[in-house]
Amino acid sequence: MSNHFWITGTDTDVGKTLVTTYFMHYFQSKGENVIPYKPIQTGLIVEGSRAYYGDTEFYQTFSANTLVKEDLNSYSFVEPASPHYAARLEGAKINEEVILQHIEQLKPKYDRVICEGAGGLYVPINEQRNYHFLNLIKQSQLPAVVVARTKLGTINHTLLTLEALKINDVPVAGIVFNAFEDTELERDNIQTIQQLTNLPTLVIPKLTNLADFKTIEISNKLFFERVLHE
Ligand SMILES: Nc1ncnc2c1ncn2[C@@H]1O[C@H](COP(=O)(O)OP(=O)(O)OP(=O)(O)O)[C@@H](O)[C@H]1O
Ligand SMILES: C[C@H](N)[C@H](N)CCCCCC(=O)O
Ligand SMILES: [Mg+2]
Repeated sequence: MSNHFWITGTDTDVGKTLVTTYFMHYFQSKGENVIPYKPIQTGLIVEGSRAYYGDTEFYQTFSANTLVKEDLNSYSFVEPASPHYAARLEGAKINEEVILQHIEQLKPKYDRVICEGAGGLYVPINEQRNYHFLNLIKQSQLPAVVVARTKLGTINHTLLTLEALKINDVPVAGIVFNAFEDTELERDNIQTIQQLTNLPTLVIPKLTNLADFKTIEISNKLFFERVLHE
């Protein structure tokens, strides 16, 4: 059982940042001192005179308290691309030990450290492309929550992601199905994955207003009874 955990996903853009922020808000509302931690972020957004990174900006926007900037992230690169590529463009090298040590420094400081991956599990981190987010998650010895789409293609992507975590002995707290639009196909996709994995699941609807994530109940308490302390 662990207080701290990873939010990984079946792909980039599946909603890991939204779900990280969702859990941050949930635990903050229970009085916990929470840090969302995005070890590697890529894709600098420039709007007029303002430049920022989407993920950590999103955390900050919805946090109940001001988050300590240095605790949010270890590496940031301008190019919206795989970390191994974005780092190479800047002549930088990502050292996984820096990230693993950062996590160890955060754990005693916060009740809850929620680490967000970049893209999916097999996104390469180092220049040789032979060290992936999956290796980092495994070495951190923290469990994972998997964020998945609900639309066509998600059965395969979700089962592959779960298989990779299982082979690497990473405990999975559950699956968050994100951006659900309540179609028959989506309901069957969710049911199929539930039947084949027997994991706790949460469903977040497609939101017109992103801030509405605050209204979504954690309906499935099992989410916190197997792997995560509540
Ligand atoms: N439930 C939802 N309803 C509506 N829009 C959503 C929902 N979840 C995520 N989005 C939007 O979809 C886009 C991708 O979501 P998000 O940034 O959370 O993905 P991600 O998995 O964190 O991507 P990355 O791999 O870049 O970290 C964002 O614009 C986000 O606002
Ligand atoms: C730029 C994007 N938003 C993420 N930060 C990085 C996604 C890397 C995906 C790599 C891949 O699977 O091809
Ligand atoms: Mg993200």
